[in-house]
Amino acid sequence: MSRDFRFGAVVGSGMTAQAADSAGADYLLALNAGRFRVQGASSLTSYLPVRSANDWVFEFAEREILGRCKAPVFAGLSVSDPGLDIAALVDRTRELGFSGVCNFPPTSLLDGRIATVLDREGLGFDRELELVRQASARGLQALAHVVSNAQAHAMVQAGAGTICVNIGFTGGSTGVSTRWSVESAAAQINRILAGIPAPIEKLCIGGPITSPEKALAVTRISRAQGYIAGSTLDRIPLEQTLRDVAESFKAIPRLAAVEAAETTADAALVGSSHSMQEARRRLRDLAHRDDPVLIRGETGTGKTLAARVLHGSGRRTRRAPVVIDCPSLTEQDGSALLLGTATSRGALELASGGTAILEEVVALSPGHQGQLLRFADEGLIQRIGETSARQVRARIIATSSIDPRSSDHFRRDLYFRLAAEELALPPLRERPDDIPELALHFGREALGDTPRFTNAALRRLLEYDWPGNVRELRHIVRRAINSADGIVGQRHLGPLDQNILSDVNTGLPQAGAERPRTERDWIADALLRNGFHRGKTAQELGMSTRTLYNKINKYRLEV
Ligand SMILES: Nc1ncnc2c1ncn2[C@@H]1O[C@H](COP(=O)(O)OP(=O)(O)OP(=O)(O)O)[C@@H](O)[C@H]1O
Repeated sequence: MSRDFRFGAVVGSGMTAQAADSAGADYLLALNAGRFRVQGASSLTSYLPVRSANDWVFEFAEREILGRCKAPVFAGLSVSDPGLDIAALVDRTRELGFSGVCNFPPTSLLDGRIATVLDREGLGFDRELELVRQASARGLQALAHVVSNAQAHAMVQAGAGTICVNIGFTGGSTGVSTRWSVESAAAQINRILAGIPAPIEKLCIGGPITSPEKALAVTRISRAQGYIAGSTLDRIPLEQTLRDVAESFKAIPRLAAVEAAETTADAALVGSSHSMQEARRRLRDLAHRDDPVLIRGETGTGKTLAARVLHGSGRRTRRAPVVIDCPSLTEQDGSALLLGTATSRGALELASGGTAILEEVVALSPGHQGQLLRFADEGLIQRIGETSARQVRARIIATSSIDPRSSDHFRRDLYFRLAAEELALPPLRERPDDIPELALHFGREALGDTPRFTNAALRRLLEYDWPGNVRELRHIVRRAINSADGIVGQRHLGPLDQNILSDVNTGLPQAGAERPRTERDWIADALLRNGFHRGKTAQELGMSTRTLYNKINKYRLEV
């Protein structure tokens, strides 16, 4: 059934026509209602005598549509004007290059009494029949809007090759509400199309059919073989997009809370060791795929940087990736942050069309794991407070400093979903070749110029085993550059002793210990003690990760 589905698009501008045409629409209907809609007015306006309907259709179709689209274009013609020469109108339609005509706006959709009076005066449906008769006599195709079985048969007799059951106007914020359910619309379509012979194409338009799923449902249970999209093609999706974009602007504070990605090339990953060359090669391979990727490695090995590189060299680069710090998602507001609420988008939805980077994914609570699994499996998210789910397409890149399989509370099914591809970044102590190169890189970053290290300083860096990995190296080098006068010696490196990281892990500076002089020192020391792990540091300092991020930015600690 769906293979034979016929799709027509009501178009009121060159932009809509070309979009529908390039999507493969079987026919385009140039209607004044479509033109009104792209100007923000509802389809109903097409009935108002605000301008000459036919001249207007000819004018915009000639300027923007005819000769530019592959699909046949039908002119929506109004024939209620008693002085109108229908034969001349049809001739003009053919000369302009339309493939066919349709009776639009059909008088039958007017309020019952008005339609009755127009019919009695001979200005209603009879003239629409005449339009179809004249068009088929002159070799033009005719698509007839009908609202009853009698009208459908009369139109077929007049020469219409396509019958389109019009179920009325479509709802939405500027439309009219409809009394039909999809099932009752299908029953009505069946009544109207009863006895219409096979060669005639049978379509439907309007009413409650507002999505491809509903169109498919209606065609499955009715005689209609296809659907013509009007408001469902332009007004309703446009309203939704505008709402989404506006909500995205409203979500800027949330976006600001996650770091913006600036990295677009794998050159950002410094290091010539075999393992770094291999990591860059894997990232290039993975960049143009959509599968989820799990990046593993100890804290500070560059997992988030690698995730950004992956995003930056892939095909979803137009949007900055949305980085979600999983350890900071609390049970209370984590779901709202991930999925959004009735009035605002969550992080996963904000990543739509781009990438969601889930840092330290193993920290997700079981509830949040379930939500992520649904997203990873079906691309569905259900905002908190809403009853239906939304489809969102975003690539998932997760990072983890431990093997998720070693965690009792991390779901195996989620692990297998996220680890469709896995990339392991080795700790810095296993790739000492990278240390001098990274030290120069971070020195250059801090100084704006190539720094110099004494041999003794370099040897010291090479001998240390870097529990905080590249992040720790970066911090030490930046600190050394700040205190050195041009040449970085051993003494500028400070105490590179792993004990500093493990021994002093009991909280705020201990009795007798020298108190850090400023808040900046206090935070820098805590970061150092915690191997630069932001979650643990925030916990030790008794502040939220958000506050810690802000302070890191404020003091340019730039971990
Ligand atoms: N190969 C590299 N080249 C240049 N900079 C690097 C490299 N690896 C890491 N960095 C830098 O080190 C810091 C830490 O990296 P990143 O945040 O990506 O580590 P991580 O593994 O995600 O850490 P965590 O698990 O603690 O979140 C960042 O400033 C990052 O830019």
